[in-house]
Amino acid sequence: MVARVAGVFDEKLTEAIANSKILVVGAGGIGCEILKNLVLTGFPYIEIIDLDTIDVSNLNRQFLFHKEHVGKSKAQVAKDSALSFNPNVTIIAHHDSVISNDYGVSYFKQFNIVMNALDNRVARNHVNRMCLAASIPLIETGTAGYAGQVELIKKGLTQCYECQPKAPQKSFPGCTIRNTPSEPIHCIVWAKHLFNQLFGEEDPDQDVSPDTADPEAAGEAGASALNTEGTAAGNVERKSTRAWASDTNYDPEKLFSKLFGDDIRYLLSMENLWKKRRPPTPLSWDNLPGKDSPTAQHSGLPDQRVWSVHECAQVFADSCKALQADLKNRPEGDHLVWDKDEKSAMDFVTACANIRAHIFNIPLNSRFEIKSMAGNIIPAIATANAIVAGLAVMRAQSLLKGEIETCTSVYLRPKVNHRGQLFVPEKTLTAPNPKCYVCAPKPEVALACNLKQLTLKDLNTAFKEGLNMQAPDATVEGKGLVVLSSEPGETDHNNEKTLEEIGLNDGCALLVDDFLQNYEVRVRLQQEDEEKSWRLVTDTDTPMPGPKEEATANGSNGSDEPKPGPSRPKDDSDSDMEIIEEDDNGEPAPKPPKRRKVDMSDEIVELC
Ligand SMILES: Nc1ncnc2c1ncn2[C@@H]1O[C@H](COP(=O)(O)OP(=O)(O)OP(=O)(O)O)[C@@H](O)[C@H]1O
Ligand SMILES: [Zn+2]
Repeated sequence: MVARVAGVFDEKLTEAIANSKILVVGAGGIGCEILKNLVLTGFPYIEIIDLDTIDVSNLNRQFLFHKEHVGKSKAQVAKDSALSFNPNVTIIAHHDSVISNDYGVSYFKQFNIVMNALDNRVARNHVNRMCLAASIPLIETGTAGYAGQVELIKKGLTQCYECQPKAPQKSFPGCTIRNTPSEPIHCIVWAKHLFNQLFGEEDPDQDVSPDTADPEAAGEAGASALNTEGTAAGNVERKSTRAWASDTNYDPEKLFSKLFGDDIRYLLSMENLWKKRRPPTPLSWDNLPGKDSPTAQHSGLPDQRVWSVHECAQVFADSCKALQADLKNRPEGDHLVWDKDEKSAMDFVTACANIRAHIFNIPLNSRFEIKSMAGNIIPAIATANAIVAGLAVMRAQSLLKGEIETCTSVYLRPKVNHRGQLFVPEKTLTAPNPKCYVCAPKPEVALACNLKQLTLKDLNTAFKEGLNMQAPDATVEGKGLVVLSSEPGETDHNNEKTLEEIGLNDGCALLVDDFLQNYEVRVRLQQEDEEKSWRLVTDTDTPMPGPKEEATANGSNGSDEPKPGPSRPKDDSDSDMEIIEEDDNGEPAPKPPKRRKVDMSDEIVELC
């Protein structure tokens, strides 16, 4: 291996490598490349953590995996394949989430360097905090298509992963999705919401029925249509879509007639909407376009040609039945999670999105194109992963040599800049943000909420979703009174009480900590009568996203976040690297850097 070949590295580095212990988090596109580089360089001790199993779609770029490995643990197979290049390495594989109690601060402390090769914000935030708590250098990596980035995070010396507020994620107004779609993506989002309404986790913000509260339709919304009462929120009061579908035994024809016939006629009755738009055309099951052009006459791969509306209806019927059967086989109360790689789930969304697109005179797309839009896929480029992994391991070598000041962030550009650079390094390390609510010496943040309405349960959610804590505990500053405990049962009896009812007032400060992350933050409560839920406000006055603005990540299917455990929802924020933009001279922008979030999490719908 390279480190053992005399003269390749100087003595100091050779020795440092020989004594090093490295943790790699994630064995996906970048993780496989990093592991290969470490093993071939001669790093003697590596641990690798990944919660996922190998999917067919990984094989084109995650070269440590082959066809026969599909369904097996990524971490374990990555280890076995890497050992075949160099059996003299100790590799410990963990098929697990890094967000598990098993990997506490003392676990992190045993490593010289941690290398992140993750694909979602929650896991990145968590490793960021663990490395800050353990004071271990973290090399953070990411790619998005042809672009990429490697950055060093070291407590007190550089910015941490959470030093800059993250941009809110892509969103579409709810009324566009429900009433007036004009682009294929609007129909795809609607179809994914329909999937959740029928088979997944029901979310009131993902209603697929006509929205009578649409300001554009104001005054006479649906007045001349079905004589149905509207709720205060403007939604048509009916039985839940799931309950209704279940009553019909998921009869595809009945579902079709309601979704693509009755609901469209209802929309047509909201006349204001169509004064300046082409009105939609309701469909009838017995008379669908494309019925007379047999499938056999079409050529090309089924995924890459656009299905006729008639074919879409057939696929709709078949996938509905398959998904209903899948749901039936699960325990009472369980639900399906939309996954672009699950055949029936993807077929269902393709068919529904295209049928709706036809109704609204929007171009139809192939299953392949819809998959890429529905999964928020920016194609992963194997070369970009390999370059970023190479840069990351070079940074690891510099760290081991003690040349930390040379470990500046490096950006891989999709094309060369006017200086002919493809790799643009920062000139210096980026200093921490003194107001960062994670890595500042005394982290602080304000929580804007209506204390008269926010319950203790909501507060717990705010700490988990807003502050990315796993198991928050909160006490009143100065009084030591326990408001929220992560020990089951200790404060649960107060869950439904409002913050006011448990004696918390405007300006009151809570000390909130997460034992696993070894992280404590002072949270000042800020009364806002208008606030419907909660919103974090940092000291820099940059509003932090509240629950409606930011994806409850990787979560992407409503919940993009990977959950601890050996499997995770697939449709999550597939990658969420950040790219620091250059200034006009092709230099990295002056500090603090402007950050553009490249986020592929699931869309969030804003209600209009
Ligand atoms: N909490 C976590 N703990 C451990 N590993 C994680 C965690 N969250 C994500 N990962 C892993 O990080 C890796 C990221 O790799 P990559 O970005 O190539 O994603 P992928 O899932 O392999 O590919 P794709 O999303 O394109 O299908 C994945 O293997 C994923 O399982
Ligand atoms: Zn920070």
